[in-house]
Amino acid sequence: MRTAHRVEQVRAAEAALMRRLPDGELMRRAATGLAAVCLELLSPAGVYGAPVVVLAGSGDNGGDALFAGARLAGRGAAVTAVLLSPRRTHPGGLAALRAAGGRVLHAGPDDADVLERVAVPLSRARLVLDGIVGIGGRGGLRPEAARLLPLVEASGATVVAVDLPSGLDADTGRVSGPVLRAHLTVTFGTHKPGLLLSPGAGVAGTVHLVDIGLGPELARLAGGPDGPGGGPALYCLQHADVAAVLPVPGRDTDKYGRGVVGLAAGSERYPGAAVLAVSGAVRSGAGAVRYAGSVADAVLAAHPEVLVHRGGPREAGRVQAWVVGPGLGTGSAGEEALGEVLASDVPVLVDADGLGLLAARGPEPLYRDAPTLFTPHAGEAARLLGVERAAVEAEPLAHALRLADAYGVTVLLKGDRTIITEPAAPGGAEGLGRAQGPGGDGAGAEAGRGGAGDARERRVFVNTTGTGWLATAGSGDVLAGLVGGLLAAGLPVVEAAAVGAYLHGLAGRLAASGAPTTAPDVARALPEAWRQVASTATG
Ligand SMILES: NC(=O)C1=CN([C@@H]2O[C@H](COP(=O)(O)OP(=O)(O)OC[C@H]3O[C@@H](n4cnc5c(N)ncnc54)[C@H](O)[C@@H]3O)[C@@H](O)[C@H]2O)[C@@H](O)CC1
Ligand SMILES: [K+]
Repeated sequence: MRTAHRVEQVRAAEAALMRRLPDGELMRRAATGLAAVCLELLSPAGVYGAPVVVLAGSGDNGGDALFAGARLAGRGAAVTAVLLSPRRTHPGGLAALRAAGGRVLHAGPDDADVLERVAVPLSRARLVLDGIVGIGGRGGLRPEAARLLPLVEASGATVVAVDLPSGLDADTGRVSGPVLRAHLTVTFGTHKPGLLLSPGAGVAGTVHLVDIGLGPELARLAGGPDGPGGGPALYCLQHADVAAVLPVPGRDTDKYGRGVVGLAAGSERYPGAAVLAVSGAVRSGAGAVRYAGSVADAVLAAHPEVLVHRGGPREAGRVQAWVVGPGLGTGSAGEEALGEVLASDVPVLVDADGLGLLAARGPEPLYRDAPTLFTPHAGEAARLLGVERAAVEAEPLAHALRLADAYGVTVLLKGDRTIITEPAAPGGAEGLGRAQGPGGDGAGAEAGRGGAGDARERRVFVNTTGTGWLATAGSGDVLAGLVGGLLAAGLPVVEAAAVGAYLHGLAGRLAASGAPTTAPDVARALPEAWRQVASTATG
């Protein structure tokens, strides 16, 4: 399990750790890890004489970059530091760089001819270290830094962001002004949410975590009465986490024991959505799939194994979970099917037209005894909340949380980085993120056990297995069927959603393999994704 923490949590953990360590030790650890990654990047073409530019701002982020630059200079690289606030540069870092033979250029707001002076070193650079601003940043880059962006981009150099790309909001991933896009981000202590969420993930490149010993402090603070408390702000599943909860049939389990998922989907106008949702459900680990609706013949033609009912969901027979919405239409038949499904006493996944029908009613809690899961894309989430789609895309996490609270449901917000969140007061006490198995990074083990008092904090997952090729018609229908089946197989709702998103993303990668793909191909790749994940299970 990968975890991410908010800035206030990082600061509190760092402060606690620093009290026990010699002065400068944390920065030394950060800079050592950063320099090691840079040396690896430079090595193939040779470190000696390699032109490197360090962009250093006024804070400790600049300090990290300068100390790392000093190490590179010590190995023979030709390092030039560009100081954006020359009078407030980290003194220790600057002294180390100078002592190692690094060159220094002033590029503060009052310095003249800055662009001419930095143009030459930047145009020659093979590597640019972005130490302009880290977790202390507010808003997009300021003008004295922003004016350098075109030169960095034109240089063709590999850009390594120190802790996070400068100008990116660490907690939300929001990009609200100029930002320096990185090929690789070397982050310290724990992931920052903004590196894993959209749109931040899109400017962070590959993210490399350097351990500076923060994990135990983050865990201690999570359970303690002082400080910001709370567990990780985000959980990010890895193969082993998914393998640990995939439903596996026992020797005596029959098809009903493995769960039956019901689908209320499709209409004369959109029969394909029902077929695609079924194609996800039949590969979900549930023992059987029931279909209730008006396009039973199309479903049977594609999937003869499905139990069909040519009427409403209420009379369809017993299921352990319902999926309602894909291709359902928003007319009275759709309205009726949605009402019947929501009146049931089993977990319900609402997607597509089901969400459209609910959006038309406006935000109100659903008050069901069994869990409800919404699976909107940004446009559907915007309609459900009565906001612009662009607002959801700029800050998907905040909107997923609002949606979960407004309707009292679990939310899977689809996107390049799909987000899954529980409503504010979830019921389940155990499960993913609650207790970590082997292979976790340690920070979540204690942290998942809730904050101060008895209030169980919500878990938020971000999925990183997706690919842009999944943005294809019908891909969401496959996901709805898959997650519905995992619900029927007995996974708690937030786990069914997180595991479904993970497998679906992986299947998308396998199906696409660098070329356009189709929703049926994604569904067909699900068993291979499942096998790849399951093969990492221990024991
Ligand atoms: N606190 C710690 O114990 C550790 C911190 N480390 C590093 O220290 C960083 C945090 O350092 P600081 O708290 O000094 O903060 P930063 O270095 O991130 O930034 C603070 C400075 O940036 C300026 N600034 C803020 N917003 C800006 C913007 N939009 N454009 C340009 N400049 C802006 C501010 O004037 C301020 O002086 C981390 O990101 C990490 O790189 C690491 O060395 C590990 C240990
Ligand atoms: K930075």
